[in-house]
Amino acid sequence: MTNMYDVIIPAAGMGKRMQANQNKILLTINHKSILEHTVQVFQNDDNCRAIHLAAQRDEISTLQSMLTNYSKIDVITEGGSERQYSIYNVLKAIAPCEYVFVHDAARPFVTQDTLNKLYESVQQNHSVIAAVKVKDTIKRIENNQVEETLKRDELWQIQTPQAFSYQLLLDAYNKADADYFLGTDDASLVERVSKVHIVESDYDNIKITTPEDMFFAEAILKKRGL
Ligand SMILES: Nc1ccn([C@@H]2O[C@H](COP(=O)(O)OP(=O)(O)OP(=O)(O)O)[C@@H](O)[C@H]2O)c(=O)n1
Ligand SMILES: C[C@](O)(CO)[C@H](O)COP(=O)(O)O
Repeated sequence: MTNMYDVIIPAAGMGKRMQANQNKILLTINHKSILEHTVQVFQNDDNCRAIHLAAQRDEISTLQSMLTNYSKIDVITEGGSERQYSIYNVLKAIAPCEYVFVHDAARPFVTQDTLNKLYESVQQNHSVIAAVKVKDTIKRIENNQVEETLKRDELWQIQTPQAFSYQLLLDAYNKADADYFLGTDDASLVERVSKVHIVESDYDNIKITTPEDMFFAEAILKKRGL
């Protein structure tokens, strides 16, 4: 085993909030699907050994054809009904490796700089996630009323990639499975067994979720001169 990392890219969602009548990761920005933009980042990273995907069963062949030019694509596994189940299916299907990054197919703008920071940190800390400082004031609401104003300097907005030692992530996923625990990100599973570190990422690393995000995506590419 080398100390390079493998990446799991969950791409088996429905993209319901995008209202596009198809899986949003197949929508194109600048003549390339969102998924291809995402895969390209990891194809370009010398520290990434292999790229594993979760896909909807009836999209596996579409994805295989779309990604023939990306030499690092390895396992494409059928996803599950939730993001967590999709990632668990892949985690169980791949060969053991030193480090695993998990990165949403729907976040095509992650930078090499963020990947480098995560790679450096995961080798020391075993568990690290990308995050940015919250810019807005965040309040906790119940029944349409403010319960409290949270301390903004303690709040971070969590993104992917999230990077882990392979065995730690597998243990955390096995425990979540045994406990019927469902989290909205990978770190929330790992937090139940270990400390999780953060590295500061950037605000361009958006998750393309709703229709207006397609305009932000075009703007980010334009800013990058693409
Ligand atoms: N059962 C699922 C659900 C989500 N994902 C993936 O997880 C990432 C983050 O999820 P999200 O942005 O919420 O995507 P969707 O679930 O597709 O969106 P929606 O909730 O609007 O349907 C996406 O790359 C998506 O394809 C997945 O692999 N399997
Ligand atoms: C993992 C994630 O992208 C971190 O921000 C996010 O939690 C995914 O959430 P979603 O409900 O699948 O959009």
